[in-house]
Amino acid sequence: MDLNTALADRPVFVTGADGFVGSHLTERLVDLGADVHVFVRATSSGELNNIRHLTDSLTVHRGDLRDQHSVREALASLRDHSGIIVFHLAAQAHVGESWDRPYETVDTNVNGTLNLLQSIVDLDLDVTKVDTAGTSEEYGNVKEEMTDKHDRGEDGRVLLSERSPVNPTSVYATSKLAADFLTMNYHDAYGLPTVTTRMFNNYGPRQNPRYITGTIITQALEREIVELGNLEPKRDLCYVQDGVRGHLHVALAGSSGEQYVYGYGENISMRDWTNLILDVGTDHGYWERPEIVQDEGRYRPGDSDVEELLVGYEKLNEETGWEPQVSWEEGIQRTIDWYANNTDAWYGRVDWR
Ligand SMILES: C[C@H]1O[C@H](OP(=O)(O)OP(=O)(O)OC[C@H]2O[C@@H](n3cnc4c(=O)[nH]c(N)nc43)[C@H](O)[C@@H]2O)[C@@H](O)[C@@H](O)C1=O
Repeated sequence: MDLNTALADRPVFVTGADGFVGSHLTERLVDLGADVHVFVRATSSGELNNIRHLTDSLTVHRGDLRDQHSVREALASLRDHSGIIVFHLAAQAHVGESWDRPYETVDTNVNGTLNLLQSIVDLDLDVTKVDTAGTSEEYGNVKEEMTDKHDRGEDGRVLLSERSPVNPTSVYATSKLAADFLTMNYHDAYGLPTVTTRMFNNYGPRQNPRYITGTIITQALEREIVELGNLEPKRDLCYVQDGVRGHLHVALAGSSGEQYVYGYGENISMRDWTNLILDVGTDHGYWERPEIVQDEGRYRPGDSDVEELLVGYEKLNEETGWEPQVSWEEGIQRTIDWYANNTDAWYGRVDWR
């Protein structure tokens, strides 16, 4: 797919552009010559963190997704544009924190998505695609009575795809599933050209260190121990730039009304992921191998932590040719390098949880 010609001068609207995945997507869209409009949260300082370096190339709208007026006002500025692509990435995205701030999580992720969809309809915007970012967390744990409803790989492991049953186990996952359904409802009712994407775990530069990869790396850079919670769960971890390419492929070549899931296509226990990161950092001289200390206070409540996620991304691959390009070793090295060279972004300020 020739992303260059497809996106040159194309009006795009990105929510959550100052977040982790959003900032990488915004950077790529600017590189590709798109006409990029971003919707970011209005902070008291007015400062942007992750897209500060791009502001000259962007139209920045400040507001709050939970406030329909601010969403509508930002979108209204695109009334005269045609062929708009909307990437909806803004969310309260931390699973653990969705238990600490459940109302804010539902308000942002559910009502926020509704505000966006309803505003697009009310303004009668000329959109060619609305991509709502969902999550692998929507699959949750495989229910006993659902085992025969799942696809399996040759080794018998459950492969999660667009066909798989969902079973969200956290406020975050349920809020994202609701957002998925709302997006599909607006496709079915009003013919909005929507797609829903379910990304498996992303990691990479600029990720908030409260997620496991940053938690490991920042502790290893700052002290002699790495304190972590439950290391049994398995995750399918995809380097953020591969994730961004997935969004672009779906937005440009995916079919409206459809869902697409994607990730790395292999999973790893959080214990092995921790050891891999610590090995890569030790081998490249970033630290002397720290000790792993387990802290039960960091566990998610009850049975809510998802045990195992592994993607089957054939649909996206067959329809658009997408596949991941960055290996774990390479992605981890780039990620450690970013944290090591950008200590001002996190040093002394991380609540490792
Ligand atoms: C696709 C999905 O991906 C992410 O959700 P997540 O998988 O919950 O990500 P995480 O990095 O917070 O946890 C991964 C695993 O690691 C375990 N774990 C152990 N010890 C620590 C620890 O100290 N910190 C954290 N954060 N996790 C820990 C934790 O219990 C869990 O089993 C989000 O980006 C989300 O937005 C999203 O959509």
